[in-house]
Amino acid sequence: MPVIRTLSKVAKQALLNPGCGCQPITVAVRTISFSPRQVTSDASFHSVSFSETDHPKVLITVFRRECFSSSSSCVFKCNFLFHRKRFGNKNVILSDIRKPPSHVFYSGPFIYSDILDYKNLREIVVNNRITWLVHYSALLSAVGEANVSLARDVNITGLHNILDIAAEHGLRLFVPSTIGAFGPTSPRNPTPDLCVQRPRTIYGVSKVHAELMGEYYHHRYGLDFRCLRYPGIISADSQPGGGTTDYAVAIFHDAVKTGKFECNLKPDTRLPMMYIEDCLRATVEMMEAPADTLSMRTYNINAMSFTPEELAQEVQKQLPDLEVTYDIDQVRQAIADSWPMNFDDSNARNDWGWKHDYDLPELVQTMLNYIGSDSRIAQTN
Ligand SMILES: NC(=O)C1=CN([C@@H]2O[C@H](COP(=O)(O)OP(=O)(O)OC[C@H]3O[C@@H](n4cnc5c(N)ncnc54)[C@H](O)[C@@H]3O)[C@@H](O)[C@H]2O)C=CC1
Ligand SMILES: CC(=O)[C@H](N)C(=O)O
Repeated sequence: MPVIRTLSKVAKQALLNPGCGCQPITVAVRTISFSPRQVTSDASFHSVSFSETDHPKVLITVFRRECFSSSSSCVFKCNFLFHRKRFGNKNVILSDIRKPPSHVFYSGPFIYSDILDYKNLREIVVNNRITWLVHYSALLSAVGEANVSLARDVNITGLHNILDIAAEHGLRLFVPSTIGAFGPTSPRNPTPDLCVQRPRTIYGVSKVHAELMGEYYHHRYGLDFRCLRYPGIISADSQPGGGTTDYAVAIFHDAVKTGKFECNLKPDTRLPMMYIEDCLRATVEMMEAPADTLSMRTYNINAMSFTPEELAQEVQKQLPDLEVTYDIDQVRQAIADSWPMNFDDSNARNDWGWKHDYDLPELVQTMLNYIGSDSRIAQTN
């Protein structure tokens, strides 16, 4: 039977503190029986030399379509640039099934990868000596309901590939979950980390599945699985990703471009939200947190909660002429009505020091600054 060897606690601490000045050492490993999937070759591993792992080598299956926009402000906010700044350009490899614009190529490596292709994923991990895998690829809530079979493939079968590869190669694995992993029978105001989770979307079901499978692999095989449940994420460059929280991004673009916004959720629909920079920082902080500070492997994180009406009022403080109308999308509304209104993230704050920077006024100001400057640049070009 193939054997996977996990690092001792001391070794993990050294990995977690790449800048700690540790001398290159060869680390003792303990062995755990491992057979989540039949592999065609011996998946045993040699002991790890930390001279090779001063920086994690990160594979990111791309987050937010904005990374693929040609927007000039993208460089300040993109996920991959955030990670590349932190870990070094060549240490962060991006992958997606879609062709990226040139600035993605210029800033560091990009690789085509379909997460449904297990062998190809494995080859990328082996050839590039990947140590951390950040797995974002997924179909979101509204688009998932429109194509359940594809959502099941990408979000569940794809996740199985990722889990097996991470376990076989001793990777630290991050998978985002979401407020959508809760459902109408969960407490909604606030929603704690541990409570009933019976979502009514394929997206939510797939995310509960990811949380449980990741935690199972952690306990069964020693996989270093880490997961944050994100609220709706707001960023200036995002294209609609097929989510229920998309309105909170679209309002800024429409407000700047046309002065009008038609909202597809009711004015009093309250949902937890977060600015992208807080989201990316939370992710890196959780990935870097010493393992013994993590009392759980899946945490809620939050920054703010607001309704469309409250968001519109805040935008109108900057753009008083903005006209907002409502034309409700029944599918999205039903989803939103089953999701948390407020998210209790006290465990993340207590365990590894999570703290958000952006509240609603700062979010609005920042979004309007970015989108306004982008549209001024577009007009002069
Ligand atoms: N955007 C948000 O508000 C939130 C996002 N999340 C999570 O963050 C992650 C990323 O979300 P977004 O970037 O907003 O979604 P997105 O829809 O903008 O991007 C998803 C990416 O997955 C890629 N993809 C689809 N099928 C693939 C396949 N077979 N192989 C490889 N790549 C494939 C797409 O090309 C796309 O670039 C998801 O796991 C989502 O659940 C969680 C909560 C909130
Ligand atoms: C909150 C999410 O997970 C996403 N933005 C969606 O609305 O589907």
